[in-house]
Amino acid sequence: MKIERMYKFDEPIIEQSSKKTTTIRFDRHSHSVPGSCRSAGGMSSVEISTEPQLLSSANARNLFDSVEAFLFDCDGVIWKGDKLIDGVADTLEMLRSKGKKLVFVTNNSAKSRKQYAKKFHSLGISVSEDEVFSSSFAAATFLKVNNFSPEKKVYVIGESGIIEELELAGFTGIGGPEDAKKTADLYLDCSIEHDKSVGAVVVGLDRHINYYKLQYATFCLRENPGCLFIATNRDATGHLTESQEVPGAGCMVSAVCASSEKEPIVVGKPSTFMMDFLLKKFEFGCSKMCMVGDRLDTDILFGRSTGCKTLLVFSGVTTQSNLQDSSNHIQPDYYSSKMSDLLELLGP
Ligand SMILES: O=C(O)COP(=O)(O)O
Ligand SMILES: [Mg+2]
Repeated sequence: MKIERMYKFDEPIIEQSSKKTTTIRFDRHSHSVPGSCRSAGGMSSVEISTEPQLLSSANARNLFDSVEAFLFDCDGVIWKGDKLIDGVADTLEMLRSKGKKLVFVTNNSAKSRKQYAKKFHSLGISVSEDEVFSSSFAAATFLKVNNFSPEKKVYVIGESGIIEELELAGFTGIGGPEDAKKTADLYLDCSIEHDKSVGAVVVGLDRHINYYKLQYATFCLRENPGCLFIATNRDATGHLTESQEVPGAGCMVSAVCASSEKEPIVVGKPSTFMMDFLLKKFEFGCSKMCMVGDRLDTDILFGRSTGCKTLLVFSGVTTQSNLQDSSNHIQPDYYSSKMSDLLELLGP
């Protein structure tokens, strides 16, 4: 496979920190060499100050006045599994009524944008497909903007969201849900045939991951020349139900890293790939955006490294003691217990 022009984007890497500052190094990817999934080109770095402030009436007002768009993470901010977090609907309504733009930037690849819009509607919130930036969409779009050949197939470890987005982008996704029940004959020689026309493997959250899928993806990555390895995200955990924090896509991605001995291109947060689409959508820059998230190493790092304002909420996977832990070097501008504190502090 020959890829002529590969898209460039920045993958932020926390490099060094002191008490008051953190340096984020940008690893500028230029994936121009087929088969070489990570090749760093130019690099730059920024220092950011690290003194988060508790959201208060005064700074919430400043934040509100200074931003035109709120970027919301979903899992742990909007909902936990299929349950809305308290106050979310009213807060979104207030922000919309005051003319703020809203977008939803989720690393959960299980659904497509269309499926997410349906989920919002089923929870009584009106959100359109084009307000959703899911990592399933990012994976398909990454292939599209990089002129991935529609003649090639994409092997998926993931759920229907990735397959649907690939189809919408004009690609053929194989694997995923259709391989949920497949097994190699573990008692014979364990061998399987794999399709030599697979030019990319996309790995995301897959609640039906199995040995067959790992075997298939590994063969594609090791044996198909130039096969791309794309990860939707590397979140350690998430909330698929309200009650428990469960393993995220990161563990599926790590399994494939181990067996293929390759590192993926990550298209979800904290990679800045999705920001390019937000910048095209709005006529203003990142300094007029606020990323609201519950995870430091995805949401807050994404927001900080793109120059957005950032608000960390404790309604998801991060606690206040995680934030204050001396081993944490990623600090938001603001923190609060949940996103509806915005409504409480600003008023209706
Ligand atoms: O499910 C995940 O891994 C994370 O999803 P989120 O980005 O909406 O928090
Ligand atoms: Mg989250």
